[in-house]
Amino acid sequence: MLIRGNQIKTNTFREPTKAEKAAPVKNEGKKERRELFPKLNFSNDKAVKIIGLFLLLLAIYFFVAFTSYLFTWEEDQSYVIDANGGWSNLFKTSEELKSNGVLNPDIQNWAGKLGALFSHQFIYKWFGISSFVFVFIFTVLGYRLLFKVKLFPVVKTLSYSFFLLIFGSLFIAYFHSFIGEYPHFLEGEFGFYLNRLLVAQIGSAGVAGILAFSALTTLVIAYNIDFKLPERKRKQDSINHIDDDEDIEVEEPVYQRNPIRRTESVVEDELGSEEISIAQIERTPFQEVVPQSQNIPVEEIIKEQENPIVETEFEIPINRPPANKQNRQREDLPLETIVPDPEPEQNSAQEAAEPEFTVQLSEEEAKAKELVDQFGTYDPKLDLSSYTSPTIDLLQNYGVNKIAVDADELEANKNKIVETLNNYNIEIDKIKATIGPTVTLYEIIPAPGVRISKIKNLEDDIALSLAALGIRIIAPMPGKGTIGIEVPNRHPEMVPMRSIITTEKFQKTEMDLPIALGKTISNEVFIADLAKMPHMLVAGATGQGKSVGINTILVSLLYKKHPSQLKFVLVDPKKVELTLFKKIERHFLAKLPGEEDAIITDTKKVINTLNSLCIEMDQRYDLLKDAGVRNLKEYNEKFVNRKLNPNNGHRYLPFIVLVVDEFADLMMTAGKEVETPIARLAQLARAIGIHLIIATQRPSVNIITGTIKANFPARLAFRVTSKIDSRTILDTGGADQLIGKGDMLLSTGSDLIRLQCAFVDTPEVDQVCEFIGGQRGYPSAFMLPEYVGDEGEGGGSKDFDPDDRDSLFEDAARLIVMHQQGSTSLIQRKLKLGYNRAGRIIDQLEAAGVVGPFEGSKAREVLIPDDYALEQFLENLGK
Ligand SMILES: Nc1ncnc2c1ncn2[C@@H]1O[C@H](COP(=O)(O)OP(=O)(O)OP(=O)(O)O)[C@@H](O)[C@H]1O
Repeated sequence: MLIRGNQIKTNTFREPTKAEKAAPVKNEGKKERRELFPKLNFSNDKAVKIIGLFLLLLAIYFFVAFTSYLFTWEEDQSYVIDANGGWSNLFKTSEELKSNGVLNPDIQNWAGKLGALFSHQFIYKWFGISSFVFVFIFTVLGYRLLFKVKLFPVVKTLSYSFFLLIFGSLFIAYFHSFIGEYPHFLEGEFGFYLNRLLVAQIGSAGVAGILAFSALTTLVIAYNIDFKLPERKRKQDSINHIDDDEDIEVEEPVYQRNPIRRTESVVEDELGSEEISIAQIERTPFQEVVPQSQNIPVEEIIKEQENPIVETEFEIPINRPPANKQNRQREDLPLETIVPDPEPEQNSAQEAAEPEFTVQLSEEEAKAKELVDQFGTYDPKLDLSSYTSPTIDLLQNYGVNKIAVDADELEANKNKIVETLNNYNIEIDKIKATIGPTVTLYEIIPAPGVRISKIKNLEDDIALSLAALGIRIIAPMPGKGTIGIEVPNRHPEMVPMRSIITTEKFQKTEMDLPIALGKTISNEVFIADLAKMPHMLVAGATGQGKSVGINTILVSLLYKKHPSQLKFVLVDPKKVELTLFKKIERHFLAKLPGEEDAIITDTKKVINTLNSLCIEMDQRYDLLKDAGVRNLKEYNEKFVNRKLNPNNGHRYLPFIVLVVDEFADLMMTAGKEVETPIARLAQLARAIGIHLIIATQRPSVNIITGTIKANFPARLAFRVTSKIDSRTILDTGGADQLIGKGDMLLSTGSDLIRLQCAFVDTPEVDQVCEFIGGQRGYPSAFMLPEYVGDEGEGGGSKDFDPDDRDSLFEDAARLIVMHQQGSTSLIQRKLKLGYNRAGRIIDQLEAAGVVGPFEGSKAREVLIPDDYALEQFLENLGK
C-alpha cells in the first residue's frame, strides 16, 4: 500500500493512545508544573462570575475607603504610619496600639482598619488621589467578568489607567511643589519624589515639558488629534485649466515608470489648431531584477521587474473646422468626484455596548481543537519537509530583453496605416502605439462618422501595404473607443521563462495553480490561474510553440507548488514531448497501480487512466459530501485543521492536472472511449481539483467535438493554418493571423488576449526536473484508483442476452447491413469506438445472428440482406 502522507510523523492525525494521554512525550516538566498550578480555566463560568463579583466588591470597598480617607486621614494618621507599626497594627488590640503610641485606636475610616491602611498605602504612599483609578480598573474588570458586558476594552483600559496613575501623580506633585515642601496625599509620596528627582535633573521647565509631551502624545494615540496650521488656498484643479489646444497625455505616468528617455519634436501645423507630435523612443535595456549570480533560491527574488510598457502617441494633422462651442463647453465642465466618507472610527461607547459573543464548540470541533493543540495543524509538506523548489539559476537568461522597435519602424508603420486608410477615404483623429514583445498595437480613433466595418474589411489591404504577415484588426477594442491594428515587430522579442518567474507578480501570487503564460501586448506579465479556468484546450499547427507552451505551464507549476499539493497525469502519445518529466515521477506524477511508466503513451492505458480519474473524481465527491464542504480548498482546510478523521477515509487531496498532448491522435484511435471520460471530467472535476489541459495540432470539429468544447471555456490558440481551425478553437478568427513562435491568443470565454508565450527550452526543463528528481521523493508516484478495463473480453461469450446489448448495437447492425461488410474496424471508424468495444459489439451481432463467425483476415459474412429485413429482425429481437 502506498504510504500516505504523515503516517509516521508527529503530524499523524490520530487520537492519542492511552499511554500517550497518560504520559505525553514532550514537555514533561512543563506538564507537571501545569498540574501543580492548574491554569485558571476561563471557560468555567462559575469561577469567572465569582472573580467578577469579587472585583466589583473590591472596587466598592476601595471607593468607600479612599473617599473616607479624604475626610478622616488626620484622625487615623497615628494608626497607619510606619513609626507606630503601620500594617502590623491590623491585628493589635487597643491596649497594644496605645502602648505603641497610637493616639486614636478607634479608626474613623468608613472602611475600617483595613480601609484606613489600604488608603494610606495607595493614596499617601503611592499615587495620591490618582489611586481612584484602581476603583475604575476593578469596576471595568469586575463588570466584564460578572455581566459579560464590555464597558471598555481591557487592554486599552489597563494601559491608559497606568498612564493616568503616573501622570496624575506627577502632574499634581509638580504644581503642588510650588506651594508645599512635603509629600501630600494629593500626589502621594511616589509623585512627590518622582517630581523632586526630575526637577533636580532637568529643572521645572523640563518637567513641564515632559508633562505636556506625554499628555499630547496620549491624545494623539487615543484620538489621533490633528495639529493643523491654517490651510493655504490650493491651486484650482488643473483639469479646469486645460487649454483646448493642449495635448492631453493621458498615459504619461507610463513613461515615468519606464526607463525610457523621450525627446519630442513638436511641429506646429499651419492651421495652428492641431499639432503633430512624434515621440522618439530611446530605451535603456529592460533589466531583470535578479542578480546574475547563480543558485539564488526563488523565494529570495521579490522585486517585480518594471513592465516596460511602451506607448507612443502620434497625432495626425487633420484640416477640420474647430469643434463647435457647445461641445467645448461640455468638455470644459469640471468633473465632480464624490468620495464616500471613510468609515467612521469605532467609537468606544459603541464598543462598550457590544454584547459578549461566545461560541460553543461542537463535540467534533472541540476534538479537532484538542488534536491541533496537541500535534499542531496537519502539514501536508511534512513528509517531504526538506524539499526545495527549483532555483532560478536552472533557467536560462537569454541576454537582455530589449524591445527592438525603433522610432523609424514605428513612424513608417504609422505612415503606411494612415496612407492606406486615407486611400479609402477613412479619416483618423489620432493614432497611438503600444509596443509589445512581438507585435505593436496601433490604436486609432477614426474621425466621426467612419464606419468600423469599413476599417475591418481593409485588413488584407493594410497587411499588403505594410508588407507584413500576422496583422490583426480588432474593431472596436473592447472597453476602449478605439480600433486596434496589431502589426508584428520586425525583430520580435523572445520572453524568457526566467524573466517571468522572477517577477514579484509571480512570486507573490496567491493563485492556487498559477501558470505564467507570458507577456501581453503591452508587455505586462500575464499569469493565469488554472484552478479558475478550470480546464484548457490548446491548439496550434506544428512548430508554432505548442510544446513549449505546455512546458511553460508545467514548469511554472513546478516552481510554485510542493509535491504534496499537486500531481500531474501526463499523456503523451507522441512519446517524446513529456518524457522529460519522468524524473519527477516520485514527486509530482500520478499513475495507475501496477503500471511501470508514469507517462502514458499507450491508448489503451489512456482509457484506463481516464476512467481511473473518473473514479478518483467520484471518490473525492463522496469525501467532500461527507465533510460537508463544497470544494477542494474548503476540504483541505478542514483536513489541515484536523476536523476530518483519516480513519474515515479522509486524506489530504492534492490538485491533479491532466495533460494530454496530441489529443487528435487519441480521438482517432479511441474515439468515444476517450471522449466520454474526458467530457465527464471536464464537466464535473472543477470543484474537486482535477484540471485538464488538452493539446492538439489539428483542431478539427471531429477532434474538438461539441461536448469537449462546451466544457473547456479556456482555449489557447497558437498559430493555426486556416480560419476554420481558428473558429473551431476560439469561435472566432485570428489564430490564423498569428506569427508563430509562441505568439498566441487566449480566450477565456469573454475575453480574447494576445500573448507572447514565455520560452523555456528543453534543456531548462530537463534541469528543473533533474533538480526536483535529485531530491528525496515519495516511495512511488501518487497512486490513482484501480480501474478494471475490459481487456480480454474481445473473445466475448456466444450467448446473446438481448437485455445486455451495447447501446450502439442497433446502430452497428444498421451500419453493417448497409455496407454488407461485417468488420470490426468499420464499426470502430464510423462510430468512433475503441477496439475493445467494437469487438464486443461484433460478438453480440454474431450471437444475435446478424453476422457470421470470425473468418480470419476476411470480413465476416453479413446474414441479413437489407435494411427492411434488419428492422423486422430488430423489432422481433426487442420483443
Ligand atoms: N515562446 C516562444 N518564444 C520563442 N520561440 C519559440 C516559442 N515557442 C516556440 N518557439 C520556437 O518554435 C519552435 C517550435 O516550437 P514547439 O516545438 O513548441 O512547436 P510545436 O507546436 O510543439 O510543434 P510540434 O507540434 O511539431 O511539436 C521552438 O523550437 C522554438 O524555436
